Amino acid sequence: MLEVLDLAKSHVAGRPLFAGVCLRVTPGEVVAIVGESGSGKSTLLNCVAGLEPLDGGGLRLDGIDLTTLGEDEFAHLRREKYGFVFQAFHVLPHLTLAQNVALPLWLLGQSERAADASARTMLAGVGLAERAADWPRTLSGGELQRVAIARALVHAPRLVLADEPTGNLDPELAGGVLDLLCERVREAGAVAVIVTHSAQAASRADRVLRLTRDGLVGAG
Ligand SMILES: Nc1ncnc2c1ncn2[C@@H]1O[C@H](COP(=O)(O)OP(=O)(O)OP(=O)(O)O)[C@@H](O)[C@H]1O
Repeated sequence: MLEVLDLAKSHVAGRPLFAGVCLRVTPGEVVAIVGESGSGKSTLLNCVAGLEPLDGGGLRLDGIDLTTLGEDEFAHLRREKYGFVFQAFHVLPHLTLAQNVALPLWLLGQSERAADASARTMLAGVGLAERAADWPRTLSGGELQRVAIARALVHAPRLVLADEPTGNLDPELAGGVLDLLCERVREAGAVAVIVTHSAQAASRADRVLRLTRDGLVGAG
């Protein structure tokens, strides 16, 4: 379970981007966050990921108080418990698809053989079993998004953070990719927070919240 309590953040001292952000996401739940461009949605995800300092507020994941963790402890927890579908963490061009998906497991110290087996199972789950040995440059945009999702989920994270996970995909492909992401999160009893501009993406979530300067409010 993810619990965010009264989170506040400003990039420039004295100019709060948002304050009073409260959010509780229970196991198996997918929450979408929408809001105007520049309202701070990506910043909020970065704060939850421990990639940006908070001005104030509480953060707990499965009962662990994240605000008390040192940088190294948070980095370790992030590797183990977080899955990211961020543009900045895109599929790496110099690794095969299986290697890309195995990467989070290598970082957690799994043997190459065990990681490869899990990566292939995940690739099969996203319909790319035959492509495991291929290079990313030979895949379509939709296929690459599916690889990114396989990689985000391969280590069974407790929390999946996705920032515009279907970015430039056409609506049909985007729908398939999102269904896959939501299905896997629900099956695993994990939680997901998806930031998106897309009404279609938001409609897949169990709840849609809008980020305002004063916190998260229900959005339709
Ligand atoms: N590291 C930073 N330093 C200073 N300002 C920043 C930094 N990162 C983001 N900002 C500013 O904070 C505001 C919120 O940015 P953020 O990317 O979180 O918004 P967003 O809601 O995700 O926007 P969009 O929907 O356009 O992607 C913007 O005005 C942005 O310019």
